[in-house]
Amino acid sequence: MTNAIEVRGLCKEYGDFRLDRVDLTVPCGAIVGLIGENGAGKSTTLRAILNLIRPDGGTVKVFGRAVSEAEPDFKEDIGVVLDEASFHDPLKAPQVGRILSGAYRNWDQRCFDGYLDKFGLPRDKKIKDFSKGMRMKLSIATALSHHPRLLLLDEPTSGLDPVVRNELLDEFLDFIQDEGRAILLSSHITSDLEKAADYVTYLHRGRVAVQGAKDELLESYGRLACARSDLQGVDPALLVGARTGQFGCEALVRDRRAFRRQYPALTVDPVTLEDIMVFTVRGDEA
Ligand SMILES: Nc1ncnc2c1ncn2[C@@H]1O[C@H](COP(=O)(O)OP(=O)(O)OP(=O)(O)O)[C@@H](O)[C@H]1O
Repeated sequence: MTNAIEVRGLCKEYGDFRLDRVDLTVPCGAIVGLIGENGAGKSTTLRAILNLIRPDGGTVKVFGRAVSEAEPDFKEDIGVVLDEASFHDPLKAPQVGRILSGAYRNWDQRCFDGYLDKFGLPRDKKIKDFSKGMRMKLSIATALSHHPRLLLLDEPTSGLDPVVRNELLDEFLDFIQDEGRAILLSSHITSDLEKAADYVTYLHRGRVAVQGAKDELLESYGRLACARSDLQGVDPALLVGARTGQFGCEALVRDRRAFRRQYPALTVDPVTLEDIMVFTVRGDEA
């Protein structure tokens, strides 16, 4: 299988922040979700992939080519939505299309018009009067309308209502029906990734804390809730982020099946990606 993105040992230091030996693979035909708390290094990773920053160490390849050596036009292949991306406020959507038609060799005006219709975006309204969801839809319409093979999306669903979010997630799922395409998207909304992502990388304080196929992660991790006396009998090496409260204890279990074999009397429930994030942060703070 070809990889759309291969990041190996990526390092970048900004004062007291360090992106530390990040490995990340985005296979063709897949959606990879990048999750992590504020300041974990998600945008820094995306910027390194776009060759917008110079890493202190490591390599980044897009479709097999090192981005540091790629021609500037390698971005023709990439549809980008960055969180700070904004359009010039006095413009209207058709004017944005005309400007971008000069910027991309593969710009497809019919495709762009199709997305304006599909997303219900007005042609006669200035962008300054667009809602947040409308701006994001316009951003995604422009990213898709030069026929990229790879979408790099920084927080594409943040601040949007569930209906719009689902509409966009469906669009992303449609996009990767073509096996030659791939999506890397960062998000705080773990439920969106549960719906759309095939693989998940969880960055915590600049490092990869958890990584894998989403279904395998959700299958393997578990959530233990038990009495304080029960927790005392459990091997701490099997647990992440154990916390004792007034009414009992809870912890993340890395290998649900192995845990059940060892402690059949204890109940381990399925987890969400959010559980994995929250307990991992707790475990790190303990
Ligand atoms: N150009 C820069 N100069 C100095 N520090 C920077 C720069 N870019 C990022 N940082 C720092 O690097 C760290 C990681 O930032 P980054 O934007 O990658 O995090 P993030 O995971 O995308 O966070 P968020 O979810 O809040 O967008 C932060 O501490 C940030 O202040």
